[in-house]
Amino acid sequence: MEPHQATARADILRKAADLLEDNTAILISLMVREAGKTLSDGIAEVREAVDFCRYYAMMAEKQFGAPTPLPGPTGERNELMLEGRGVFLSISPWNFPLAIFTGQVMAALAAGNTVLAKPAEQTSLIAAFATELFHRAGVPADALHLLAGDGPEVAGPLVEDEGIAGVVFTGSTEVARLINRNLAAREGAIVPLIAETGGQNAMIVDSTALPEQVCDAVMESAFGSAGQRCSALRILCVQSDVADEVIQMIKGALALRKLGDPVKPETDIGPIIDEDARAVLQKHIERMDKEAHFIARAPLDQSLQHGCFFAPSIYEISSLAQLQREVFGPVLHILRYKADQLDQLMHNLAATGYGLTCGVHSRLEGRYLGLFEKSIAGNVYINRNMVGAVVGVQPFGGRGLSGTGFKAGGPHYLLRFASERVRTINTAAIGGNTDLFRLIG
Ligand SMILES: NC(=O)c1ccc[n+]([C@@H]2O[C@H](COP(=O)([O-])OP(=O)(O)OC[C@H]3O[C@@H](n4cnc5c(N)ncnc54)[C@H](O)[C@@H]3O)[C@@H](O)[C@H]2O)c1
Ligand SMILES: N[C@@H](CCC=O)C(=O)O
Repeated sequence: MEPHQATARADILRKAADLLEDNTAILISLMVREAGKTLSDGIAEVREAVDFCRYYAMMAEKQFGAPTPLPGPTGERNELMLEGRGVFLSISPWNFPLAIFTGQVMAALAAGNTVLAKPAEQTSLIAAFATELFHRAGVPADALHLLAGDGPEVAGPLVEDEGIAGVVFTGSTEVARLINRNLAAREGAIVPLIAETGGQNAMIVDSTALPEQVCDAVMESAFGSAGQRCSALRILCVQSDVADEVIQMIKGALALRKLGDPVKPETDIGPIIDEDARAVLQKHIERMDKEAHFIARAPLDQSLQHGCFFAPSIYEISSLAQLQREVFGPVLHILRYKADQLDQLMHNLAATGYGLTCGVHSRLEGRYLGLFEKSIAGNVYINRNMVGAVVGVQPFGGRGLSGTGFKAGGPHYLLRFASERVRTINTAAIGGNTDLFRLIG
């Protein structure tokens, strides 16, 4: 790989970042209309997409720009180099229709691959406009193709195609497993699957935590983006000594949240993605109504009856076993624990197999560092909210059932899209090691 190629690719990524910024208003408007994003979520998402482009541009130059010299005997030159693998299939979800789509595509391109991009069917317009911007930025037409359409129909056959040299997927754990099985069943080369999947994310609150800080963090983590973030808080585990006080505060805060049209600046929580999602959430709360203790539900205004809205809800459960899978929406489950049950709780959380995000609220340094060790989550947030990872600052991704790694927006991500080569040259055959001349004088 010649250095100028990585630099040329990086320049295109930077140009794409500029074009995304120049088109911020259109992108936000598309996200509001097609994905139901609030304005503030839309702004944050354009920012993240831009960050991905600039970060991967920087990493491409650093990691792919020039061969790494390796040690060896004099008269021999050894170099390690990284290059693309071929055609990457990118399969992305609807909940971050711009940022995750852009992150996957740009990482694959930055590493020297070509890309077939299959966005979520719910958010194809955003992907189409982003792709148009990437082509305008200089990505060659034959290096990036957009394939809009249904997952099993459009991406399914491609996964099975031996021409695909790697798959980068973000979405549910179930679909990731299916893709993994189909890749394994193929003849030909064994190729990488980079999968970022779902979570069963908990926040642990002990009796030393600041209740106001907990309350803000819970509101942002459980109900921000209508709970439709893989990182969102699903299970709030509160030490029983402070549980009543914390629950009371959270109930009060939920009552003040404004559900509504995402185009309005005053809206805190917008709609959920579609009727299928609403049906799944409705079924879940019907079960919770029978099996758990109802705590609160945000008021759903009459004017929202015709949109795809779902009233954020809180239930108290008595056991983790009551939650068998990720519930992808604005439903918070609260679980009380006694101080001497904390180790068992952490063990039970780890036993779910999901390792995406975890929140910890405690003013005891020994406690929060200990909980970091016991958690299996890929991203642990202490005394703050647990959503909104920033590119290059909190590289993001899960472990176990929550993802393969390496983390998106982190320094190792591009390596998963690359293949490595070593070049060994017997320099003695062409007159010896000229580097030795540098030692003279
Ligand atoms: N870990 C992360 O970084 C992360 C980020 C965002 C979303 N998620 C997860 O994504 C899920 C929500 O997104 P979703 O509903 O779009 O997920 P999903 O798994 O239903 O769909 C994701 C993508 O896979 C495609 N797809 C569906 N079936 C397929 C098949 N058989 N073969 C190939 N492709 C197929 C879809 O068309 C879509 O593009 C949640 O579980 C959430 O936790 C994870
Ligand atoms: N990276 C996002 C979550 C992506 C998944 O939905 C966050 O950190 O909140």
